[in-house]
Amino acid sequence: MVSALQRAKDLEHRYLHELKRREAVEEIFARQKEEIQETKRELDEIHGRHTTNIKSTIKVYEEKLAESRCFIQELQAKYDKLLHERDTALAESEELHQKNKHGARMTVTTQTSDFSLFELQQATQDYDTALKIGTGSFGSVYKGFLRNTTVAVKLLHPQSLQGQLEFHQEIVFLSRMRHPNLMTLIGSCPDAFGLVYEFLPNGSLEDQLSRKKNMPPLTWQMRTRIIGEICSALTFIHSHKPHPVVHGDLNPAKILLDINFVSNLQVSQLPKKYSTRNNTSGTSSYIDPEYLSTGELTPHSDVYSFDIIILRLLTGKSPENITTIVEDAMEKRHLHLIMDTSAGSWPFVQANQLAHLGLRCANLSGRHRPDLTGEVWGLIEPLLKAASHNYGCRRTFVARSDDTYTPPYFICPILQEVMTDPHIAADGYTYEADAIREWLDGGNARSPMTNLRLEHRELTPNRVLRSAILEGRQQQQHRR
Ligand SMILES: Nc1ncnc2c1ncn2[C@@H]1O[C@H](COP(=O)(O)OP(=O)(O)OP(=O)(O)O)[C@@H](O)[C@H]1O
Repeated sequence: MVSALQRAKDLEHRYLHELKRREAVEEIFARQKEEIQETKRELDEIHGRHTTNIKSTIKVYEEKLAESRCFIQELQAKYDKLLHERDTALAESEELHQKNKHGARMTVTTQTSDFSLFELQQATQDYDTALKIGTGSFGSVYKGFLRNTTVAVKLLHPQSLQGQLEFHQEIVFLSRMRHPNLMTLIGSCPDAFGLVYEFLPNGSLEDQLSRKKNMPPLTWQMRTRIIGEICSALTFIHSHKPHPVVHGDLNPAKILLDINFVSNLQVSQLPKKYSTRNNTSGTSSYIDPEYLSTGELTPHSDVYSFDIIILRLLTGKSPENITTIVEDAMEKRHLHLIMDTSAGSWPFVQANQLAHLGLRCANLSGRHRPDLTGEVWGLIEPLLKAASHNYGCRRTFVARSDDTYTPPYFICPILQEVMTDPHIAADGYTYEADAIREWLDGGNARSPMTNLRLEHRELTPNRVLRSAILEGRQQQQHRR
């Protein structure tokens, strides 16, 4: 019984103990539940906050995206417009190109003749070597007889050209170069890359100066005229519109002489083939040193080459160091010692002026070389007149036979004729009144004798000389 009671007590005790434990566990559980709910609330709150943030960020980005879409659409529209404009421009350019090509062909056909391959073969007797005049860098030149005209046929090496287009461009260029002192293109033969020129029977100025085939020397009057002609041709090409044409390879081999020894400058727009080394003809001496250092070809470069030609015509010397030789002679007043006497007796005034002109054109800086149209032509024009007065006559400072002796001071330095109305100018020299007036009216401010600036334009009659000339004339008439 006791033990049963005891067991019941134990059980009750255990029950109470278990109950307490359960209550404790339930309390813990309730606390944890509360904590969980608290955490859940906090999480819900955080979640709610984040969601709002994310939503507003998304909204911002959506707005930005919408803006970008608009921008992209605008860009696309602009791009489409540009594409359209480009296509239209390309189509127009192609159309223009076609028109130009057609135009160029028209120019060629309207300004020069087209010759067939057969005609060229016939004209040159099938390119007979006996008719070959010479060979240059771009091809060979033959003498020919075409449509009852003596012509020079230049056959260009196809490999020296970039095809038909370059050949056509050269013809268009040459057909525009019309001037009495430029070599005339008569026509062309595209099938043979042939250019047909007027035939120039007196060879080149180089042939003349080097006295090839024992040709008689050119007189000083002819040389003065050639200088004038080259100046005129250069002025013409330099004033070509829309862009000036620069010869770029001016030398006496490029100046051909017709039956009357009138000069014809050969021009081309094909690339120049200079050789400054191993150049036996000395053409490198004509190349502008400024061009050699800068690589820039300008009309001033032609003025430099023109200068070397002037000095060469004056002295007949080789082009190498010619400026130094002339400069030196001018300084020592020995110009007469280096003049080419085979040209006849150069009148001192002309020679002196040409030498001065040549040296100024040879200035190493292109900018300081004189201008062809104004200054150079202003000097050359009166020289031409003086040379034409003397053309064919042999009147010089030198005395002739005794009975026709004329004192040199009776002769006008400009006209090279005995004066009738001698006048003294500001330089102290006496000239024929009309000649020195014409000189001054032509815009010349320098002395024809000294090339120094004239202090004034006043002329004083030289009465003593005038009566001496009259007396001399009367004495000559008595003697006859
Ligand atoms: N129209 C012409 N009449 C007479 N001879 C000519 C004519 N054209 C050129 N010649 C001569 O034919 C030869 C060859 O001339 P071409 O023009 O082919 O070359 P180049 O001027 O001598 O040299 P490059 O072209 O190499 O500078 C030269 O002796 C030249 O004087």
